[in-house]
Amino acid sequence: MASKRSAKQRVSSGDDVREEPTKRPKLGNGAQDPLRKPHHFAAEAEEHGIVLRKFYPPEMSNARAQAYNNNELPRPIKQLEAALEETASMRKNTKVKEAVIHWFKMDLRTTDNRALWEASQKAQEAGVPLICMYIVSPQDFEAHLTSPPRVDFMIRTLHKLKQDLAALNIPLYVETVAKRKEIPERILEFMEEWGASHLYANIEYEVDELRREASMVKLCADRGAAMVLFHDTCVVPPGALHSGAGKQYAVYSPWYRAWVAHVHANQELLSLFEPPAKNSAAAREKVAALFDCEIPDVPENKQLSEKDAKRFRATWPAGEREAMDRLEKFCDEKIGEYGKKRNFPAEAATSSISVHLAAGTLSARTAVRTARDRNKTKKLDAGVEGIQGWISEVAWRDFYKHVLVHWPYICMNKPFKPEYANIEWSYNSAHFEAWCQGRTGFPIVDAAMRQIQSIGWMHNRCRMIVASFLCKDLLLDWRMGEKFFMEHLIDGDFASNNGGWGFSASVGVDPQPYFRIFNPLLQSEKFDPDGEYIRKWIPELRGVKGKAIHDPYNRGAAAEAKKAEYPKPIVDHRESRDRALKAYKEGIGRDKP
Ligand SMILES: Cc1cc2nc3c(=O)[nH]c(=O)nc-3n(C[C@H](O)[C@H](O)[C@H](O)COP(=O)(O)OP(=O)(O)OC[C@H]3O[C@@H](n4cnc5c(N)ncnc54)[C@H](O)[C@@H]3O)c2cc1C
Repeated sequence: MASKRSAKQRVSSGDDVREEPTKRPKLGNGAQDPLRKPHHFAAEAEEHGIVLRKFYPPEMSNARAQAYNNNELPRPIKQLEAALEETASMRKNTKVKEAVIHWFKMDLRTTDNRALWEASQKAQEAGVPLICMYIVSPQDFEAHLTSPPRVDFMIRTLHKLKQDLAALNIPLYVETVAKRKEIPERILEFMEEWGASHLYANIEYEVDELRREASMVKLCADRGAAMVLFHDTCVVPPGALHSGAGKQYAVYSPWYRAWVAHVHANQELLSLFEPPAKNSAAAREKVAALFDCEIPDVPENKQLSEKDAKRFRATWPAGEREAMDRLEKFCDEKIGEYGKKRNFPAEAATSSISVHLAAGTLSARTAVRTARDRNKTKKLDAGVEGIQGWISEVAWRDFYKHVLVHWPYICMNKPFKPEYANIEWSYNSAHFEAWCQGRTGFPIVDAAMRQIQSIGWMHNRCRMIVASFLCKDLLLDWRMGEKFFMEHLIDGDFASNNGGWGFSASVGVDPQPYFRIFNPLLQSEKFDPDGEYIRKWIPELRGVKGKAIHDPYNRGAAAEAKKAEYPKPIVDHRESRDRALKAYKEGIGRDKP
């Protein structure tokens, strides 16, 4: 095995991200291919930083989005499936050489990790070492808006993972690759250096990743190697569920019934995978140099200040053991009351395992299986109500990933319902800034925005309230809010975030109808009746007594609020509601391709 390379962590090509050519693709006029003509409002999306032109083309037309729906353009999952099919017999006949590799992505755990377990089996059968690797890609973090606390969480997790794997004689090699487009070639270089003919990984469902993997499957095959991929991130793999008419569900309730029935009929979907088997001492010797690899620091473009890092580390300890502890504790102490309390942000009645599901320190399968095993029945939709309810929430995560795979243009800045791209949004920067800073004068909105700024997480009810406020009360482009969330959430997950924004902005799959507009004051009174959550996150309002906390300027606490320099409401809800209804109605009716 050619493993003599220095195992010290290196940065490929020594290139700096800033050297990436900054030339942008031109806004084409679509003269040759009408489907390439950008959307009418593409310039706005570019100007307000919604479409990152450093990495992506201008916002596509609604007609192009429709072309995916009409099967005129191939979905990325189909491209991957075609690549796998094309190379199937070659991959099957590839002989194991000197090692098997598992490529960690958003599956940073040893337990119940399908591809890792399969890679381990392959290595054991052939009597060769299993090598694990992870690529740090600052450009992917930038293109995917990965938040600094999330990157920090992943790097902290890698340290733990390295130790856990080392105890099994398995090395974890981590390298920073400056240019994202060089990742496939760099991985092929590893394979050659380590004498590995097999590369195992779990599938990620975002468009960039599916397309990259489709080309990597072929690239590996061209070099006589096999890339072996598994569905792992969802309990039920995307594409497995169809309505009676054979179509992908676009409504949650029937989809959920089908999801439950599918799991009941395929109980193995809840069988958990063991951690990988130990490499033999001899195998460890063969790859000894790789154990010296150092885990890189958080890349420059995603670093936290020392103060922030300390806070995030205290709030969100990393690693799979922590994930399991959190899950077990929730199931022991809170799951029974989940249905009654989950909507009240002051209660801390939810599991807060989203950070672990996003990083893959916990699998959705383990989450559902653990909750199910606390129930009196093996049925997911029977028994203790709290357990049923919680499992159905975890299922929402699967639902949104299924949606992403079938409607890939939602990953390209288009709404699920293309005609909603014709709404004329406001781009009022003072309003957006007030929303981001938690200074809108609506206490429940401001408390929630301060929560996300402080701990990188926000209660689900509050996510809905602030999202509705942004796109309906302020009529700001929902994609600015979606982006802000990704840039700040420690549990940022494209599919769930896009799904949540699509729901609240009424532009997504199974959404809140556009004419149902949350009244922030009523939401505040209903879900934070004592103002406990507001007082926790808005210290300057702590002295405001009673119901005035929900609206201090209009409920007799104006002097106090003013003295505390808490802002007055930046909009009148009734007026902005009317404005939103008009803008939505006009936008949907507008005929723009
Ligand atoms: C505007 C908006 C943006 C959102 N962005 C994200 C995001 O980036 N990442 C993310 O994981 N979730 C997101 N959600 C969904 C939800 O708010 C969080 O998953 C949940 O608050 C996480 O807290 P928890 O782990 O305590 O949830 P629990 O209530 O304990 O639920 C358990 C798990 O079920 C899943 N889940 C629960 N509710 C939802 C939901 N509505 N949609 C999808 N999955 C759900 C999550 O994986 C969650 O961890 C968003 C929701 C909205 C309305």
